[in-house]
Amino acid sequence: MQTKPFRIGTRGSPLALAQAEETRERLMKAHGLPSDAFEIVVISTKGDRVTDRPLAEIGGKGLFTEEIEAQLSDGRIDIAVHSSKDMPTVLPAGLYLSAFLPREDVRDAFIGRDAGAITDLPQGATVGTSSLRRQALVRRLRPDLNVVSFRGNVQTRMRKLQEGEVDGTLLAMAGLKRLGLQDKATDVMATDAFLPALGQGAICIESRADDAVTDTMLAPIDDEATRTALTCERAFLAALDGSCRTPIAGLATIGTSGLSFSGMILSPDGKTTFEISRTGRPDNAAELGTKAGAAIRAEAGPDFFESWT
Ligand SMILES: NCc1[nH]cc(CCC(=O)O)c1CC(=O)O
Repeated sequence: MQTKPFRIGTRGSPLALAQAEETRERLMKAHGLPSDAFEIVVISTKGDRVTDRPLAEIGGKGLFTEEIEAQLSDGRIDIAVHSSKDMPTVLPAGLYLSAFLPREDVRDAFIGRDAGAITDLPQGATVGTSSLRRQALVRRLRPDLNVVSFRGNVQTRMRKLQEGEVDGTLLAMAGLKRLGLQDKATDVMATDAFLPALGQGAICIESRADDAVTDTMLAPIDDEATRTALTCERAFLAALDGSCRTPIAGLATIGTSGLSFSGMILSPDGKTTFEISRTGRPDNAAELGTKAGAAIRAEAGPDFFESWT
């Protein structure tokens, strides 16, 4: 009989809390445990506190994870629940990604006020998004649009949209679905025209590498297909150094023909793009991602990465 509750660390945003709840529910079901066998511990991060500047400007990856990882390393929490998309490729010593939950919708959603889709926006309309990838992809599709920085939680963005600050914005379908807000999407972007962020839609769980008890706890909720896809995507990102100023997109899927990966890097104005597609065996996921990253890096050449950093 477990006396101390199993502590699940998370950020306090509505999306992060929904992800922590989903993790708790999967663990309850897998182990036949009651809700109070788990405690959700809310931890504030720098990314949560600094809301007035674009993320890439504050310092990119790690913004949403550092404080949580400190508590995990200290043993104040047993696991940390994250959006894979926000996870750096290099983790602090002693921590690792121990489980991946079944992936949600990987696509981006467009939320328009008058026009329902990007293609229907009038000439020069304003699209708000702070993601460098979404900015570049929008400009690639519609060079005439005015793309502006736009942060805040879903509710704040909806208000700004209604008030006319922007004509449209983009959010991950996965986040909208987890918040029960999928009806807000006026268009869902196909992945070939609008390649998602690496890790988009996948919840990952981080824990201590020497914590065998937690490994046993997590084993039944780990999803093999998501783990394989994320292994490939994270290897691709790592091969590109995870430069947070370069718009990067990519998606790995598993089907009857094995593992398929598509990756893309873009100039911020969307005018220059390099794309790569590879297929391989799922048990070679890491190698596939690494090689795709090296190949696209070689094709783009070093000047490509230096030109706007
Ligand atoms: N960077 C914030 C972030 N991290 C994960 C998601 C969405 C959920 C997911 O992709 O798993 C979001 C919001 C968004 O991009 O709309």
